[in-house]
Amino acid sequence: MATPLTPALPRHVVLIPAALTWVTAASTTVAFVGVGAVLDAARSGDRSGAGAMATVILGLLAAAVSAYLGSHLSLVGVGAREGERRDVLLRQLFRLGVTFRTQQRSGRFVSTATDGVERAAFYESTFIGPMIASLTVPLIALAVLGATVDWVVAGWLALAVPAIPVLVGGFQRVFRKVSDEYRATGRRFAAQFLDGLQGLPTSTAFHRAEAKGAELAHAAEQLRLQVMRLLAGNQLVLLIVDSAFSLGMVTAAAGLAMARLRDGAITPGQAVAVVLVSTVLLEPLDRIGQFFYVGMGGRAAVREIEGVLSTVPDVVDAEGVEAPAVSLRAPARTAERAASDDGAATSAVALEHVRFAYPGGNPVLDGVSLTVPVGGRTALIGPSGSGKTTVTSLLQGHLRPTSGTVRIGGHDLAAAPLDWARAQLSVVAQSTYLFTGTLADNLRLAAPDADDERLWHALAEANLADHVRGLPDGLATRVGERGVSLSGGQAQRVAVARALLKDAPVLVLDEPTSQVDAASEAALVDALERAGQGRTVLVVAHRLTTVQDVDEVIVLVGGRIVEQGPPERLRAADSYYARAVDLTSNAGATR
Ligand SMILES: Nc1ncnc2c1ncn2[C@@H]1O[C@H](COP(=O)(O)OP(=O)(O)OP(=O)(O)O)[C@@H](O)[C@H]1O
Repeated sequence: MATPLTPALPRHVVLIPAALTWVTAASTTVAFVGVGAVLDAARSGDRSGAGAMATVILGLLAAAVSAYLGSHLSLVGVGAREGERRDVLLRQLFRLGVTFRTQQRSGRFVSTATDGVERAAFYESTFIGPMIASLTVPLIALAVLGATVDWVVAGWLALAVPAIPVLVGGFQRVFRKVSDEYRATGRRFAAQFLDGLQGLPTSTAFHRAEAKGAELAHAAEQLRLQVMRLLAGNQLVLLIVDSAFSLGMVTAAAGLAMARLRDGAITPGQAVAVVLVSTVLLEPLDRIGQFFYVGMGGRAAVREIEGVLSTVPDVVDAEGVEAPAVSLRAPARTAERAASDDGAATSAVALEHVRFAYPGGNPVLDGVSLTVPVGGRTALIGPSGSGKTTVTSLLQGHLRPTSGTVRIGGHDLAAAPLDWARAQLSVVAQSTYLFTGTLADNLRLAAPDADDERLWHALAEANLADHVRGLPDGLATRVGERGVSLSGGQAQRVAVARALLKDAPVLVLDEPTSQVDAASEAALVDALERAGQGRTVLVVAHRLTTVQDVDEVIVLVGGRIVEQGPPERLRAADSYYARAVDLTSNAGATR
């Protein structure tokens, strides 16, 4: 898959506001020259004053309309650009996959996708066009002045024009660092805020809520100081531009006008027009001063968005891969598993000499080989940090092995579409995320077309139907952040129901009971047992309550397989498994 491109900024987003800024400047200049003509006509009692007055009115009208259109169209552009950017960012987030979430703090991404996108859109739609125009508007104003009043005055004033881009470029360089720092602080703060919110129960439990609050307040203060620095910089720009440059420009224009008036080259009305037009030369600079906050913050936000968009996903489909035609459906559990029917695989999932290390880390898996046959039940056990969850991530295609091969249905995962691989697996993990919405919405995540009857059936299989019947709105009960809370065990049974609805041939259970209390455990274990019927099951376990009726136990320690075999055999020996079983039975007895 090709690297995603930053969506190109459509030309009209820049050109229309720029063109309208030119029209505004030209119309205002014409109106100001008209004012001079009106004054001259009034002085001499000339009848041409009416025509000049009409020019003034039309010029001002055209300037007002184009200024209004410019700001209106810019704001319309902001909305469109924001939507487009968020869309692309979200698609990129899904492409980057679940491992991106652990590498990049979610809060930073949220900050980029909300505040960052808004700033970038404002920058692109309301800043770039007028900024380009502001560098060229003085030329238009001077051309009108030269053509209608005096080329000599226009020529002298033109000498000041090159100072404008030099000033703008200089300030951009000075403020780039501070605006980058400001955006980075903003993203860090968003991450910290989300962290504080998610960890509130933990910090409250340890009486650290106030200290955490103070940390957040400190971070907010840092952010405020940085905004103040940027704003102070902004004010400096305004001050320098307004006082030094503006005063200098108007004084120079007035001096030139007086000199040319004295020479008889221009009329008194034209002299007034020269001074008025000199303010048009300044107007774009004023605009840059006002927009510096938008411009600099926006550029930093654009760089930040481009950083996310140019991140290459760890795992992508290889070019031209096709879904293999293979069935992983398990024959009845009583039948021999070595199925060799048409297209039927004998190995459901397998790892061959797999080595894996997280980026910049030590090897987590060191030459792991295992096979779960179609219809088989295998338990993967081992101490914390031994690499069990990493095995399930490799099987789901969230990670690629550093070396060795991961197979599903005998097919190398590196040469199979990720969607196909993920369709073969249902995963019940340590905890279950419930989206804000109804319970039915949460279940239909696994089977969007399932009717209510199917949902109830899955809930019954997952030992949850009775509980759901007792909820205020049954399947339509709202759950997640803005709805009723389900206990950890109930949420896990929603995950089992989802797995049943997905109906994938391979069930991966990654310590599904580890966060569930003893009271809920029996109902969950029972539901898992039913979900495993007629499927290949790989169960990852710490506590052995979920490891029942397995064909094979694999013990992983420090990323290596240290024991492997039928549970009866391992139980009889002095093994890790035997000790783990004893520990579990003792724990059960003391409950
Ligand atoms: N995203 C990650 N980045 C870097 N290291 C990681 C990452 N995820 C896990 N690890 C490391 O890899 C090792 C194996 O982790 P893994 O989660 O696979 O172990 P586990 O056996 O499932 O542990 P547990 O039983 O506690 O869930 C650990 O040392 C862990 O710190």
